[in-house]
Amino acid sequence: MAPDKLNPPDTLKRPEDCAVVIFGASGDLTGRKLVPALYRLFASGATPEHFYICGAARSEMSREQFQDKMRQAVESRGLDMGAWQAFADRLHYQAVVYDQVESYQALATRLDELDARHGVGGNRILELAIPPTLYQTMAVTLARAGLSQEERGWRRLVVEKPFGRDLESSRELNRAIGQGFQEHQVFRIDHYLAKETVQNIMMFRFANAIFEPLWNRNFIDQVSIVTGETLGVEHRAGYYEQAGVLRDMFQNHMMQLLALVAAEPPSLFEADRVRDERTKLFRSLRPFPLEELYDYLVLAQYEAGEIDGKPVPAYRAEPGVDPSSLAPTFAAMKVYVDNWRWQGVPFYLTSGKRLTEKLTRITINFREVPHSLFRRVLGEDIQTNRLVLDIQPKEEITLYFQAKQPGAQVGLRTVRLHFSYQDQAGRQGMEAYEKALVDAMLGDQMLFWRQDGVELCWAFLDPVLEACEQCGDRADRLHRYRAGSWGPSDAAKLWPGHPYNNPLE
Ligand SMILES: NC(=O)C1=CN([C@@H]2O[C@H](COP(=O)(O)OP(=O)(O)OC[C@H]3O[C@@H](n4cnc5c(N)ncnc54)[C@H](OP(=O)(O)O)[C@@H]3O)[C@@H](O)[C@H]2O)C=CC1
Ligand SMILES: O=C1O[C@H](COP(=O)(O)O)[C@@H](O)[C@H](O)[C@H]1O
Repeated sequence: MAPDKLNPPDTLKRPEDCAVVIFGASGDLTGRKLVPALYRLFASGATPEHFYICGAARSEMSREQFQDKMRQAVESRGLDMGAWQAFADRLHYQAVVYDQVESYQALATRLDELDARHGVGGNRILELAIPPTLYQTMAVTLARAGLSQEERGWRRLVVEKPFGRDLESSRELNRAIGQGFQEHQVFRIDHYLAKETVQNIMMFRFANAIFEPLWNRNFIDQVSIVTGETLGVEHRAGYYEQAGVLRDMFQNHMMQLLALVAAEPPSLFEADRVRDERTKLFRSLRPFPLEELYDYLVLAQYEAGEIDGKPVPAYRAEPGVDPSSLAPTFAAMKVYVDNWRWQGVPFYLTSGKRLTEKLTRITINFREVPHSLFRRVLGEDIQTNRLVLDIQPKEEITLYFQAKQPGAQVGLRTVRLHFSYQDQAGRQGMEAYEKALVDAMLGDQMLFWRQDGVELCWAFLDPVLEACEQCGDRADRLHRYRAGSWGPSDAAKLWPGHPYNNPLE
């Protein structure tokens, strides 16, 4: 399919002048994601006209050391360094003690000076790139130091996941944030929502008249959402051991993907209307049938294997992991949405580390034809229609349908209609963190979590987590899979017909 026309032209509103203050600026997220994203935005002219970044962390570092560390981080991403010097002129650093009000007051004074130097009028993004255990302390201390007050410009708090580790702790975190910040100031990042092809799910569903009439239980048999990674736990064992795949991927990204596929159309493409619909969807999730938990849930952990022809260790042998760990690195879950549109349609959500391939794919499996007039002639079942939304790394949409096999003999074959983002002329995609940061600067909360959604998803998952983590036969319930495979074979046996042991089939 070739694009007919770009409609309308690709324009981006430029955000108001502001400072971006990154707490935890000595850490991994800052170097790997945040600063490279800000650099790309800057190089493409998408940052505000007047803007600067102030890194803050406990580590003592000079401004030059910070600039140098960030230059290496950006360079290692293979980005064109042509705009580096101008960007580096906007990079500053201040050491802080996270739980000391005086330290934040000193930071506030420094920010006032930097505002004056860079011609920024007081608007600030405050990004928490620190370990989640520090979020509460940090939010409260920021408020006590007056850094949340919007007297001179807006103040926006950007919070990374995880938003708590269960319903109660997410509420506690929200109460701490609420001491200084109101909901319109809080931007809870879900970087999956900011992926271009994830945003496209709404465009695809609601900007075309031909798909939405089919988008319901009358035509759809089942939906599969798969997020596979080849990466293992990397350097994050401390966090992952506590989280496991359900907290790491399901409570956030998988739930948002489900919501985008299944939510009702909002009346307007506006942050709160869209978030209202996602929230309504979370409210319609059927509570997990705990008495038959393992008919609906498969948990597994990777064993040693091979990725891209190279041997990789078992999860339990990764640095920092307990050798008898029961943390799941793979989960497959059957979920139902109890509403008029989706009654009886299973949604299979699957995510795992160390799988064969990195991919995020949504497959809409349509129902069989009501009556096959070809069955007698062909003596075979007719393949059902499938719509595949490839989110990453391929960014594609493919519709599979049946057509006549060429030749004299009567026969059918599956053919496809295919669209690829790569083929779009003039395509200028934004990476997820670029989009999230620019939206935070623009004050657009559409692609961020609202607290009601966070709580509903925890309310859905908490009983599941509790049942899995408390049960006596927890060790027996944890399946194994070879690193580099598509997951445990037991999962495939449980739901025959569902291709999550090889989502490419
Ligand atoms: N890294 C990633 O890919 C992703 C991270 N996130 C989230 O982003 C946040 C930051 O992640 P990441 O950068 O990996 O975190 P890091 O572990 O790299 O920590 C960031 C900084 O926080 C400070 N810090 C670390 N431990 C402590 C401690 N115990 N007490 C006080 N300060 C500490 C350190 O700075 P200093 O010692 O100088 O103060 C460190 O440089 C986390 O909430 C994470 O869940 C979300 C998605 C992806
Ligand atoms: O949030 C997370 O996402 C990454 C996967 O993100 P992707 O953009 O590379 O698909 C995952 O590796 C990590 O464990 C999780 O915390």
